[in-house]
Amino acid sequence: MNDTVHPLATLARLEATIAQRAAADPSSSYVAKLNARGVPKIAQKVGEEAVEAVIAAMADDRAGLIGESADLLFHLLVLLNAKGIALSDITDELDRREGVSGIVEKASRKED
Ligand SMILES: N=c1c2ncn([C@@H]3O[C@H](COP(=O)(O)OP(=O)(O)OP(=O)(O)O)[C@@H](O)[C@H]3O)c2ncn1[C@@H]1O[C@H](COP(=O)(O)O)[C@@H](O)[C@H]1O
Repeated sequence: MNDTVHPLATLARLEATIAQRAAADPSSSYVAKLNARGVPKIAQKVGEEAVEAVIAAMADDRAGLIGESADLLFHLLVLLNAKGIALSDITDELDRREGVSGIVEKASRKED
């Protein structure tokens, strides 16, 4: 790992690049090409990359899992941008959940 760069800083930089490229020329920008094809296509790519990450994990393919996870996070950021959702909206939600055990949270839902 590159110790000088926080992983979230990389994602924040990528988020800004994606926002900037969204309206670029689709012939020279993959982000613009995806946006031109619309949310259903972007969402489909997120699903495909998620499945590919799962397959790599099941095959014990470490390098594959890292690569597919990068594809997944990239396409998820493109999808979030297309839907007007910021990375900070996701981290806010994770902050809200912090310290609440998933077991406890699930049990509280069953009481509803
Ligand atoms: N991080 C990425 C990134 N990760 C993956 N990809 C692209 O995602 C695509 C996924 O490949 P696939 O084979 O699954 O998809 P495909 O066959 O091209 O598409 P389909 O026909 O399946 O729809 C490839 O073209 C990859 O190059 C990315 N493309 C761009 N970025 C970042 O986005 C920035 C802006 O990119 P442009 O918009 O292209 O300038 C770049 O500078 C990078 O920082």
